Amino acid sequence: MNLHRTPIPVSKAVEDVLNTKVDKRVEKVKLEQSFHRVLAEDVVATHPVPPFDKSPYDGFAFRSEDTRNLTREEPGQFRVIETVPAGHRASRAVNKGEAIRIMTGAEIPGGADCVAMFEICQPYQRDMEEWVTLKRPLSPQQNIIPTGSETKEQEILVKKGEVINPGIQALLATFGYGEVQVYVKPKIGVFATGTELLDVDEPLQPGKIRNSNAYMVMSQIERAGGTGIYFGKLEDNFDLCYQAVEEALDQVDCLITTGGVSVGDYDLMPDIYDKLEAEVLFNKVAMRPGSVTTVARKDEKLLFGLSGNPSACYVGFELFTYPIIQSFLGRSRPFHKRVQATLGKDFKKPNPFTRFVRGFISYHEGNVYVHPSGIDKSAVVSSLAETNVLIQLRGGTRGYQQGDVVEAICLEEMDGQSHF
Ligand SMILES: Nc1nc2c(c(=O)[nH]1)N[C@H]1C(S)=C(S)[C@@H](COP(=O)(O)OP(=O)(O)OC[C@H]3O[C@@H](n4cnc5c(N)ncnc54)[C@H](O)[C@@H]3O)O[C@H]1N2
Ligand code: MOO
Repeated sequence: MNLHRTPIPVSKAVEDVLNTKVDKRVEKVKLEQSFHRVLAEDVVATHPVPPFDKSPYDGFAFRSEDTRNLTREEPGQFRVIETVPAGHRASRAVNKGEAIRIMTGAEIPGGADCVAMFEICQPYQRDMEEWVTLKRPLSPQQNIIPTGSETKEQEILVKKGEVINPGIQALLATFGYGEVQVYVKPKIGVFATGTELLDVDEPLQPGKIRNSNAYMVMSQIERAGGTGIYFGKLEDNFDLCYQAVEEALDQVDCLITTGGVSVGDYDLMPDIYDKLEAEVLFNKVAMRPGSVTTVARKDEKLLFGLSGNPSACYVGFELFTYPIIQSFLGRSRPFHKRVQATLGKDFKKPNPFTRFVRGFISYHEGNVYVHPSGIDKSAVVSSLAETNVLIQLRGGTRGYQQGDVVEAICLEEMDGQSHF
């Protein structure tokens, strides 16, 4: 075992990972199953919106020229010839002295060029016929939403590469995309390694701990938009591990292992990469936690050797695995959003290397704050529960103080604890 490893900067490590060719595949899914998937086609307006001149109000449609001189003192009396609910078309055009009762969303009848809301009209019955009084003039096009005023036909409304949100779903539905082309979620295999690991339903035993990384990483994969395939936990046995990793690699786009990447006697991953003849991109990153994070590549498939320590494993995933999942998903910018924020409490530790402190975000009086959560140790799992940002502290700095401006990586979009 070569104990000497050369650390590389985080930015170089990310670059190395992203230099891998990714096989972006597309598939069609039903619109109702497309939420949170990534568009692999532009959303194009297949017709103008609205597709017809329509009424924004419940009211009466008139010819504006008939209303030109109306006043409170000299109102106009109009014969109501028909009622048009939304979804229906008037059977007749409005002629001089006539009006049509119209509902919100209904097509403007021929002849009419303006609408007055019910609130300013006085309908009445005369000789078994419906009439309406109007006491003010209306201008041409008043209260009409013209055809194509929102969107022109053939307009590109959303570019491929965007994550489908509720608004995009509404657009897709508007334009008749019953099925939508999205990028296939990459399959990310997961192994947890370590003889000390127990399954979640096993009672605690001396020297053993329950396997928490597998659940954590599977959720991180899902949150990132990938499909996690859990292959189980592996004991620290070289032949067993090698065989399992080699077989799993065939079934996935990338493979994550947790644990066994450091320099301990039972840290088997370096020898497994060796035997696989995988190219090790890096095995030491100038950062805390997760300095042992190792990434190797075998036939354009990436093997992420994440640390066994839960916090280090978590950070390693978000920095290195997350962006490659985004690349598979056709995202143009494969990184998490970053915000500038004010540190909500002191962080006293010195930072010889870039540090990613698990924390959470809050907002108060227009300011964004980030707060380190729980114990800042790579072996800790408890600080992860409330984590939704990674606070990035520069290497070569001493402690940071409450009030310092820092950069934070947002792990959950728009999530936060409101302190109003
Ligand atoms: N001599 C040195 N020792 C260590 C170094 C070093 O540079 N020289 N680096 C330390 C750092 S930093 C880290 S981080 C750890 C990384 O170790 P490994 O990634 O090889 O992980 P393991 O040794 O297998 O496990 C570490 C720790 O995590 C627990 N673990 C493992 N898997 C799970 C799981 N699925 N769920 C929950 N917890 C897990 C494991 O029991 C260990 O306690 O190495 C340092 N040592
Ligand atoms: O890789 Mo370790 O997480 O720096 O403690």
